[in-house]
Order: sequence, then structure tokens, then C-alpha cells
Amino acid sequence: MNEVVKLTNVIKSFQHKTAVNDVSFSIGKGEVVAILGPNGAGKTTTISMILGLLKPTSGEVRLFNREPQEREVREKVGTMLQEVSVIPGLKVQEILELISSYYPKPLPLNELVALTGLTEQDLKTRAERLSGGQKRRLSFALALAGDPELIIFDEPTVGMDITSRNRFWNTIHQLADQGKTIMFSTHYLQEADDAAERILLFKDGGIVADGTPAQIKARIAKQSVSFMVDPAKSLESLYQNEEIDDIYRKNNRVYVQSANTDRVLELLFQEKIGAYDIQIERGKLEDAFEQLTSGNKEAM
Ligand SMILES: Nc1ncnc2c1ncn2[C@@H]1O[C@H](COP(=O)(O)OP(=O)(O)OP(=O)(O)O)[C@@H](O)[C@H]1O
Repeated sequence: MNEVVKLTNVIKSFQHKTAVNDVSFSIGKGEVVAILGPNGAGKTTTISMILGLLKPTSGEVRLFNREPQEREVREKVGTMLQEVSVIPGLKVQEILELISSYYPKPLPLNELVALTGLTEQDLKTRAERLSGGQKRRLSFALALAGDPELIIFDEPTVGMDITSRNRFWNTIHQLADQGKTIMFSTHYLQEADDAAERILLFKDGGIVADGTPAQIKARIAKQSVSFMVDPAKSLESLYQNEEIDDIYRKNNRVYVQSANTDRVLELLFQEKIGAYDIQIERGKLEDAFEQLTSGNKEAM
């Protein structure tokens, strides 16, 4: 495989915290990959190491089979981070021309404008007068200025309105069609599902699932039987059953996940659990995601 990004047993510890704990994965040319996970899962730390902004405590990060800090590697990588900083005193067009001049094969200005939705007016505006949304467009244009082969975004759509969001993802798909490799982090399962062809699901500094959105959904959107029950009632006998994948409580209901819901119903009556208001449901994706990333009986 033509590997663009490769992490091998990467650990990053800060003084009192292991932010990334033994992560390994590789990403091939042309893949669009979402790093998905809740707050503090280690997404930004992982991205910072891929960009060469942080060094791993141990393990190895390689981009194009080289060190992330090498100049020739950095020229092939475009990024838009959470913090957007701009150069005050210069107009948008001047900033773009300046940054483009550092790259060996920059994209022409008109292409940058077409890809990012910058307007004629934006180009003439001084950086310090840009609105939040305009700053983001500039930052997106700067990420693409060097016509990068690998593009990395940390939570790119935070603060974007729906129109900007749609435009952003359309452009990403266009870039993916050109064979660019794209990584982005997000909190939102829906966004990862819509935009990525592969999801790396992070939790507590590790990867708990790696697959296509369809595979991840198939694994987490399991069928379940839900019911109300006296909270004092022990569910121990259910926990011991092999056909049951997981049991959790949400909004006073108990959810029992299993591929065999008929068997769960049988057990409920056999074991005299005292369940009432019983429902059989196909797990909702968002619920399953929440459950998966909030620490339950079984991780994937
Ligand atoms: N410089 C640092 N010093 C100490 N701890 C840190 C540092 N950077 C990150 N951490 C901790 O490492 C863990 C992972 O943080 P990280 O920012 O990578 O998570 P994240 O998945 O990007 O979260 P979010 O979605 O909130 O941005 C967190 O517990 C965070 O507090």
C-alpha cells in the first residue's frame, strides 16, 4: 500500500496524563479518514504529532515514509487547526500571495478562491477586519495554498454555518476525487459518516474501532430490548448470558443489546426480572456512539 501516514505504537504523555496511548494505524493515498471521539479522547494530540508540532514520548510517526518535520514533507501537507491566526496589516490577497510564494508548486489564486468561497471583497479586506467565517475561509485557502497531497483538519466545521459547512464538504469531496489524502477530527458521528470513508474511533487515548462508516454502524447499531424495571432489581442473571452483548441504563430504561432479541425476551420472563413497558428496537446510531465512548461493560 502507498502509505501516506503511519503511526506505530505511538504514546504521548504529558506530566500527569497519557493523552495518546499506544496508537498504531496507517492511511493510504486518497483515503478520507475521520478521527472521531469525545472531548479529551486524544484527537488533537494525535494530529499535532502527525503535523510534527509535538514529538511522541515513544513510538514512531512517519509521513510519506519520512519524518514529519522534514521540509519536503511539510511542503506536501496542508492544515487548518482550531485556532485561526492571521497576519494583521496585510490584505487577504497579499497573505495568500506571500504564503503561496513559499511553496514549490502553489495553486493559482483563482483556484484557491473557487475552492474556498473567498469573495472579491474578502481578498481586499485586511486580515484583522475579517469576520470569524471569513477567517476560516482564509485559513482553508492557506491550507490549500501549496497544493498539498495530505490535508489535515482539526474540527474544521466548528463555528461554520450550514452554507459554509456544505461548501466545505463539497470542496473536500472534490479534493478527494483528485486523489488527495484527507484527515479530519470531529465530535460528530453524523459528520464522520457523511464525509469520511473510514473512521478511526478514539476513546481515552486509544483507538476503539477502525472501519468504514457502514462497518462501524453495523457494529454499534445493534438490536436491543429495552424495558422499565424496579431499580432495586438485580440484573445479574442477564449479565451472565453469552448472547447478551451489553446492558446499560438510559433515562430510567434498561437496554439489553443482543443479536437475538427473542432470546432476551425469553430470559426476561424466565428470570422473573419484572420488566414492563418492553420494547424491541434497532439501536439508534447516536445512542450507540454515546454508549461506546462513555465507558461501559464492553468496548469494541
Ligand atoms: N499540553 C498538555 N498538557 C497536559 N495535558 C494535555 C496537554 N494537551 C492535552 N492534554 C490532555 O490530553 C488529553 C487529550 O487531549 P486532546 O486535546 O488530544 O483531546 P481531543 O480528543 O482533541 O479533545 P477535544 O475534542 O476536546 O479537542 C486530555 O485529557 C487533555 O487534557
